[in-house]
Formats: sequence, C-alpha cells, structure tokens
Amino acid sequence: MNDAVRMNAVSKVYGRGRGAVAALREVTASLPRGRLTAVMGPSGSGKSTFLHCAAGLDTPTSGTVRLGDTELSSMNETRLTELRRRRVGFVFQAFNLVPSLTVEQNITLPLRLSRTRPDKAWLTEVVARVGLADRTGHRPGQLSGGQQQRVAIARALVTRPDVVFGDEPTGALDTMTARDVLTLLRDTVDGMGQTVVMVTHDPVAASYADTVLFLADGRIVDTMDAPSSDRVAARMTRLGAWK
Ligand SMILES: Nc1ncnc2c1ncn2[C@@H]1O[C@H](COP(=O)(O)OP(=O)(O)OP(=O)(O)O)[C@@H](O)[C@H]1O
Repeated sequence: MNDAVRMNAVSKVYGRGRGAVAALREVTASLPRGRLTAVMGPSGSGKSTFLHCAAGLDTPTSGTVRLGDTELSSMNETRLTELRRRRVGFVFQAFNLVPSLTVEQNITLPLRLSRTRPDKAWLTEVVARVGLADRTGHRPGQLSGGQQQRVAIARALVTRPDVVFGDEPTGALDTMTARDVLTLLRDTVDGMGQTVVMVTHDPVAASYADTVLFLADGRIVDTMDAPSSDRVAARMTRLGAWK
C-alpha cells in the first residue's frame, strides 16, 4: 500500500436545495507516501474541503477516503478523533499554539491528549530537526512567527503521523521565513520519510512539492510533477486564479 491517502469519487455538498454548494465533485486522488503534495486552485475551488476530507476533519457527502488501510467513512466520531490525534498531524496558517504552554509542552500536547508517553529520544530528534533545542522552555509569545510555525511542525511530527496536513502553512510568514519553513517541510519528507500534503496559494511554496494537484470548481483539473514556481504560476493564471 503505497498511498498514504486514497480518495475515491469524493463529493462534498454544503447545504441543501437551492442554496446547496458542491465544494468537491467526484474527486479521485492518491497521495503517495513519503512525498510532498501541494494542492492549489482559485479561491473557492475546494482546497480546504479537499484537505479536511482527506484528514478526517470533515465527512464526504459521498465517496470514500482511506488513510493507509483504514477506511474513514466507516468510523464514528470518537474513532475519528482518536485517528486524528494519533495518525495525522496538522499545521495551520495561524500556528494554533497554546500561549500558556512552553514550546516543549505544546509539542507534546498531542501525546498527552492521546495518553501516550513521550519517547524521549524521538522528542529530542524532532526538536533538533526543527531547530528549537535552545527554546524548549520558551512560550509562543517569546518566539518569532517562523519559530512558532516550527513548534507547530514539531507538534505535528511528534506522534509519527501517517500524514502531516498543512493549510496555508506559510500564509502568515514573510518570504524568507516562509522559505525556511518550506525547506523544513521538505526535509521531513527527504530525511524522515514523512508524507506531507499542503494547501497553498503561493506558487513558490508549491514548487517545494513533488507533485501539485490543481483544483477548479471542486474537481482536480491537472497535476504537475517536479513543479517550478513559474510553471505553477502559469497554470494558475490559465485557471483564472488571478483575474
Ligand atoms: N461550511 C460551509 N458551508 C457552506 N459552504 C461552504 C462551507 N465551506 C466551504 N463552502 C463553500 O465550498 C466551496 C469550496 O470552499 P473551500 O473553502 O474548500 O475552497 P478553497 O479553495 O479552500 O477557498 P480559499 O482559497 O478561498 O480558502 C466554496 O464555494 C465555499 O463557499
């Protein structure tokens, strides 16, 4: 099983009747293990919905989602919560750290929530990988935006998840800091074999991916391997993203 996530004919409709919005329309996609996949598309094309359905944060109206060998549609909310805590990691645009907790406490929070004892050696490695070994006692408010996102990435990695999902993980960062964070995400894929899937608006961010999926109007309309930012930007322009 080489796919970390497999979506088969996934549709998502919000609302009912005349007000219904089809956010995803029969999307079939494989997100390969040990790769960085970027999801791009114009505003409203369904990127967040795609990510939420792939991660078990939202339930498709029809179709199936498998995380590894686990079929998500057969799971109740309790089991989905457990799966989200143990098997997927999340990195958000707004970092979503707990201000009153130290860096180390923020990173180990998912373990405490799932009552798992931290593996000290792994925790040390994760903290070192994100470059925060000398900041573990600090609080988020004492860190730069880039450092806070590194804490969030460490928190996402600490459970050794099947997949790390990023929703605009560099959206709140300046260009240089964003590049550092993207390099770190790339390193987790190349150096740790992590699988990463991120939604982004930024062609430069997408160029760090192995593959870019392009969404338009709830459908995957194209994929691009070994993307460059210029090719991604040209494709987005053709999709009418920057009219
Ligand atoms: N909870 C909801 N209720 C109703 N409609 C929704 C809901 N969430 C999303 N939508 C609609 O579904 C469509 C896809 O939304 P989605 O947020 O997935 O797009 P997106 O590509 O992530 O957009 P953006 O780049 O602007 O964040 C949009 O038309 C949106 O208005």
